Amino acid sequence: MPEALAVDVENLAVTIKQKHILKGLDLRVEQGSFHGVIGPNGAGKTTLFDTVLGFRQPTSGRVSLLGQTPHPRRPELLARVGIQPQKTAFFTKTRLIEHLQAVADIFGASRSSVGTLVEALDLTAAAKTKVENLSGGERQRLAVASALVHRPDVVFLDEPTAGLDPAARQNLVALLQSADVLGMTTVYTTHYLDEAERLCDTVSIIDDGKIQRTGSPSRLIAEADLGATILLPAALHQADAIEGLSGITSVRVTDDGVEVRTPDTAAAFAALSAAGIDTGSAQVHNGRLEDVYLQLTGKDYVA
Ligand SMILES: Nc1ncnc2c1ncn2[C@@H]1O[C@H](COP(=O)(O)OP(=O)(O)OP(=O)(O)O)[C@@H](O)[C@H]1O
Repeated sequence: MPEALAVDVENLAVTIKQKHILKGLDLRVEQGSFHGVIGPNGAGKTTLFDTVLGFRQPTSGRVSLLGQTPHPRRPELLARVGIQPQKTAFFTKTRLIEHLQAVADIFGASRSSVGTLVEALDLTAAAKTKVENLSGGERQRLAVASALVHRPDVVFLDEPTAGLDPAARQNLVALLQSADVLGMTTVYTTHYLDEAERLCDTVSIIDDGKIQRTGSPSRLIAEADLGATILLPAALHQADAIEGLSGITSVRVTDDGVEVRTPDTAAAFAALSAAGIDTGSAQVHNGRLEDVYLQLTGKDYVA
């Protein structure tokens, strides 16, 4: 029978040194999906990964990874799982390409994806560099490549794009989006919420030791009922007339035009037109995942 879920966590509690880090957490990750776990620093994301991967024993609750209990660690799960932890150790004295070949060999996997990954992650120029001489960004990308090289069924990436320059980040995001990787289940953490919004099928927001919300980015945004912001570049001289119109909750004059907030875009446009406000070149901005996160956690995210 095929396993329905790649990760199934129920009522998980983890207490370390009398500190309650996870407090009855539930997480379900569908096979083949791209699942983001986002939350403030210290929320417990790494502890959750460690427990799901079997590095840490749950204090209580149930954890299932690819249909199996991951703790104590199971050799049969190793080849099916890829891991990019926040701090990665590499084999010393090996060149980048040799390192990836060695990882493939350890898992008894074909070396066929080594070249593709090196190219996709823009590591060709560094392929013959010893791992101890790689730059921070190159090491980060090698860590991701090492997690993917044996083509696991599920891959865990802990802040894979942290600390990369914009071009390297873009390349990595493109790789993660590529069809090759999409066959895998990906569970990842990030502090870049715009990236999570673009990449993830499903996002779980973790805070205070629990998952506070799970859903597709668009569903989380819709459920949060954030409303929209409308920028009216042509109405700068009409700001006073906009104040108090029905369906408009706030009015702000900016260098680019008058910015109004509304819970109902259609009603706002109807009220603006009826009052003779110039809505030419209006731009509508709907809520973002970042706004949902702020609403739920009360904390600004740090990218
Ligand atoms: N071995 C440990 N001993 C004591 N406290 C720990 C231990 N491991 C984790 N913690 C604490 O548990 C909390 C959760 O840590 P964790 O690393 O899981 O958070 P995180 O969400 O991954 O954070 P970040 O976004 O900063 O990486 C933190 O307050 C951390 O200090």
